[in-house]
Amino acid sequence: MSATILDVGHITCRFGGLLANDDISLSVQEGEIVGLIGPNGAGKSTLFNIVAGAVSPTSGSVSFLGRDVTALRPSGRCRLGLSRTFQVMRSFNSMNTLENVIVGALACGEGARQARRNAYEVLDFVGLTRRAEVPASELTPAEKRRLEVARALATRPKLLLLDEVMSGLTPSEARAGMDLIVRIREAGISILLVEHVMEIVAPLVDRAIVLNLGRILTQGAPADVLKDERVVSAYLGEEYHA
Ligand SMILES: Nc1ncnc2c1ncn2[C@@H]1O[C@H](COP(=O)(O)OP(=O)(O)OP(=O)(O)O)[C@@H](O)[C@H]1O
Repeated sequence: MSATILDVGHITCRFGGLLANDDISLSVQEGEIVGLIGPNGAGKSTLFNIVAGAVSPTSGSVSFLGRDVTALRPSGRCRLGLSRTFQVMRSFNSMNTLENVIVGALACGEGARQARRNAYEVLDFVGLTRRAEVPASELTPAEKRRLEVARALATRPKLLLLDEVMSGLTPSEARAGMDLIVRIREAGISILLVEHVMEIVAPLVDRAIVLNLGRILTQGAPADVLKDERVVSAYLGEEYHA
């Protein structure tokens, strides 16, 4: 049986009077791809940011590899092997593609020479080698998404948090993105992803967790979740049902 890599325990997050996350508990096992889905405002981004360390919960805990990281900053979590992408690309536009990935490698404490070697390997892995010298600002939207993933991979994560890396891509770009995610898992990295598009989540994830109104509505194998009447009415809508 695989070990638990991430354990989220009874997370509650209030923004003033608004309950964005209401007593959420979930776990990710080593080697798993888990998808966090749900309608707008369900609390996905809040939970994602709490796991990454960007938002502090009102109460509850986050454990990574058996260690309580609730009070640890994002940089500290990153050094332990918990890395994230951003929905809006955070890359440095004045730097080229390679340099952006080197920044990721340096962030996890590698020396300059090792960081450069690591960055070349990661660029090869995500298929951006021939764009290494191009300024990040000149990459296509799909390439920018790959660069975001590359920067996170350069920190040598054990668990990768992917924030809507597929949104806005063409169907063929999305298929290539899905292939990349599968290869990341094959490389031994567990994945927790937030996505809106069910067509992307369903074939990719081992387990889908559906949030609604700040709580877990249901979770399970995508095929079972898609059949769940509560998911259809809260999220997918009658159109999907038909
Ligand atoms: N920093 C904040 N301050 C105040 N309210 C917030 C903050 N962040 C999120 N919220 C509110 O918390 C609720 C949950 O938002 P969240 O962004 O987590 O949902 P989501 O499922 O990610 O939605 P979307 O799919 O639209 O991104 C929303 O009502 C949102 O307006």
